[in-house]
Amino acid sequence: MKFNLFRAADGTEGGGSPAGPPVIAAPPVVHSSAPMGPTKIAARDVSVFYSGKQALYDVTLDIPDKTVTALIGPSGCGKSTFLRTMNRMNDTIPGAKVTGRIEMDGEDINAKSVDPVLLRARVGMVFQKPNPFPKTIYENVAYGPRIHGLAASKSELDSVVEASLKRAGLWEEVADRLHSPGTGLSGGQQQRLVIARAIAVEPEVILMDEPCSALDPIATAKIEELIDELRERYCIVIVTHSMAQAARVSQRTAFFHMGRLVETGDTEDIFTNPRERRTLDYITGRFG
Ligand SMILES: Nc1ncnc2c1ncn2[C@@H]1O[C@H](COP(=O)(O)OP(=O)(O)OP(=O)(O)O)[C@@H](O)[C@H]1O
Repeated sequence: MKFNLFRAADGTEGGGSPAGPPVIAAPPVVHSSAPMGPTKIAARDVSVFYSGKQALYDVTLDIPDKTVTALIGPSGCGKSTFLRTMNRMNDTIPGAKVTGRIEMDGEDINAKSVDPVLLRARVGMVFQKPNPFPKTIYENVAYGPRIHGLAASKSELDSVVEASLKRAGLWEEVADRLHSPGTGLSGGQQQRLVIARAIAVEPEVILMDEPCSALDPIATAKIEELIDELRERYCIVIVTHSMAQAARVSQRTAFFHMGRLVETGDTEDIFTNPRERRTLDYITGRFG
């Protein structure tokens, strides 16, 4: 099965299949040429149950460092459920049970010795809807480093706030209003503020659950560019409904269907030469 779902550089549509599946994705706007890192997170036979009902079945997946991994698949297939296993957010859902093993740098994240609060600083999360605290822009970013003791003085904290906002591509837009409410920013700016807040506690992994679904195309493009820059420093996992977005921002893609991981591989391979019929049907819009 050889298909070209990417658009050609001149804007014309790429190959397509003999049967003519729609060309669905723009070329990856990946500017960063940084190589993928070693495995950061290793999931082995991970299953999740909600009040005894199984939502995720035996997922085994390696997630490399310094890489954007996209989780795609139709609604309800378990993408968010799997994402939440990586920072133990399912622990916060009454009746949820996770089995199997998830290691980060070889360490079992579900071990009793692991403090979930510290884990969630190492594995930050960005949600669909921007959720800044009802505090100033400065306080949104300073809060985490302060409670985790990452700055010894006010000037150190100022530096962390500035560096985090710069890395999130927001500094220029907010430098003169750091003490205004974070909730007064536009949706796209709020999402970058939330990313700055995650970055401020020096995470190793950033999980993103449909981070652009509430944003307009311009704000989405900015977040996608930011994701591409961030991947040089972090392991990023993004849930997206947009296959074009997965093709643009990720280097690895995992396709889920009905709670199972169907196929994973380099994004270009998944979108041009999927091994599984179900993947092909999904990426060509036959279901989902
Ligand atoms: N908190 C919860 N309590 C009970 N069932 C849940 C909960 N969260 C998810 N589920 C169920 O688990 C299954 C997988 O849901 P999940 O949200 O992980 O899928 P998804 O692929 O992320 O979907 P979507 O793309 O619509 O966000 C679904 O059947 C869903 O109804």
